Amino acid sequence: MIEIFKNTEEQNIAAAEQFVQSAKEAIAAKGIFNVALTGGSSPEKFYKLLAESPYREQVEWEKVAIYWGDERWVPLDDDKSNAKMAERTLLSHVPIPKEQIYFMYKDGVEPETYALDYEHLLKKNLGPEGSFDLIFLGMGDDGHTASLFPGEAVLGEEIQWVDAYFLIPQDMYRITLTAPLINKAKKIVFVLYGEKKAHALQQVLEGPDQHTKYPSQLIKPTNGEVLWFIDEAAAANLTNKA
Ligand SMILES: O=C1O[C@H](COP(=O)(O)O)[C@@H](O)[C@H](O)[C@H]1O
Repeated sequence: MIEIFKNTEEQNIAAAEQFVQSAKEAIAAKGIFNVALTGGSSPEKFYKLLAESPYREQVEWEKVAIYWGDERWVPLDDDKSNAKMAERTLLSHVPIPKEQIYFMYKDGVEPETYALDYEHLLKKNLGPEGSFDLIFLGMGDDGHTASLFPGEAVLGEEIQWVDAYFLIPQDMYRITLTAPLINKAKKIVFVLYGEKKAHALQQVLEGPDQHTKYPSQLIKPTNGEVLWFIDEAAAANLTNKA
């Protein structure tokens, strides 16, 4: 489902409300809420909002487990770290137990090794089904999502849940949940805004299958639901805005 908001304020409220609703449902059903966060710039304001009233008080934070959809392989105090952004905007402001924050980075470990470790962790915590309650995703101007970048071999992954590889154009390692794992989630919410996303978004949602060029096309939940929370600028090129 695509929801087009008049402005990013309304979009951020919808994202915060979705977090609260999914948390309540998951905690009522099984006592824990497994959520994967996105990085990049798009979710910053939504994370800040979630850390404020009235949203903050509506979440039982001691029953929340935080993961990431992807990470730039840089130390956790590096400004490029997705985790650092989430810490600054959200995690340092809510009473979430530190041991329930599963960073997608570890000092002194090779990224490929840590991808295997993270996959084992997910199998232990989520069970063999690997179904997150909620995954937030962003989308880059080029149509990438998580660290599923155009033309990369990770796009063809069918078995592994987590992969790490060197992203030559950015001169850095990336670690990412793979599309088969993301697609097992109960709910996936894309949050993106701005005119720079308009071209890729139109191709992703209305173009022919070109998932090696626009990797966000790979996100098609098996049994779950995908929501697109976008603003009018990002939606500008869409033909079907219903
Ligand atoms: O590098 C990344 O970029 C995407 C998109 O970020 P944005 O700044 O355009 O919102 C993000 O979803 C991903 O988590 C991040 O690693």
